[in-house]
Amino acid sequence: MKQDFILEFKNITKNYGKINIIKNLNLNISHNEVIGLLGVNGAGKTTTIKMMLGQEIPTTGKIKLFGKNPTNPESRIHIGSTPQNIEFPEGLKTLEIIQFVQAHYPNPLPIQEMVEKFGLTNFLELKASKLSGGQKRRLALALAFIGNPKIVFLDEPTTGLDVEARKILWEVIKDYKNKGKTIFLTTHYLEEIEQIATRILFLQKGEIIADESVEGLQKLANSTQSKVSFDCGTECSFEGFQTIDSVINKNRNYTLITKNSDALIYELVKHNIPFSNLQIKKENLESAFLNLSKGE
Ligand SMILES: Nc1ncnc2c1ncn2[C@@H]1O[C@H](COP(=O)(O)OP(=O)(O)OP(=O)(O)O)[C@@H](O)[C@H]1O
Repeated sequence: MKQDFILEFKNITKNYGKINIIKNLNLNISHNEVIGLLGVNGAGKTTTIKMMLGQEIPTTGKIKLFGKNPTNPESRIHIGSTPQNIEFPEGLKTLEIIQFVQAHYPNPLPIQEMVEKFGLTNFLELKASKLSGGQKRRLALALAFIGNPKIVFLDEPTTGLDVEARKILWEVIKDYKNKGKTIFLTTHYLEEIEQIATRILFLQKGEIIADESVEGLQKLANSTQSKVSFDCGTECSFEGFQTIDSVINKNRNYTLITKNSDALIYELVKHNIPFSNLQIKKENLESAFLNLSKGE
């Protein structure tokens, strides 16, 4: 049976002038996913989201949002979003902006629910342009969810949020996922979304270099490398070792890169290699991804 995808990217590229920003991106997004798009500054995260939202047109390839072009109002009725940079119209009060956005959706959430959730109750009569930076971000988040859309896009949603607001946002995302909805968000920090994401995409120079489920991520975490460092009294040879990926030798201080530090220590002992000042450092998932992004 053909799967019913919310969003499909087929062979998408995006150039700005002569510069190629996104390279042949293929991606399918389903209902009931929390997807984190990670990547360093300039990797192409915002460009990708903008194409999903129909705000940027791909140079080549085809995007389908609910089976239609993302610029089609019939598909846009199912989406909510916050931009990375938020500016609200000068004259409108917070409540007026919420009412305005809410009115665009056929089956929105109650205003009071979102207002209370994001701590905006006391600011409804204030001009939105006068809100503090963090309050503006809270308002933008409330607006992304107020329409009760099928998918919410959040571009770096935690930027400028205090600890409490971050906690609220994660709760809102969890509740939303439990309703069968999809959230697509960008971030620089894996640790931030490890707990809530069901899928992680890692974008490097416009290419998806990892597309992993949580289980896949865990496997990746288990296969990440460790650095085993020690001093060796003499020049050491590691010929015949099964467990070493690479060796760094700095004046007889050796760093061995391995996926299995226990087995490596066993091999050191078995081969009578003298070692002192032993240090073992396991690479965490975040640095594994960062190494990927550096092409290491
Ligand atoms: N309108 C534009 N014209 C020309 N170049 C652009 C335009 N928009 C983005 N770029 C370039 O495309 C590249 C990707 O930008 P993008 O904003 O998608 O990255 P990002 O991964 O979201 O980065 P960040 O983490 O810094 O927000 C950058 O090199 C940027 O300078």
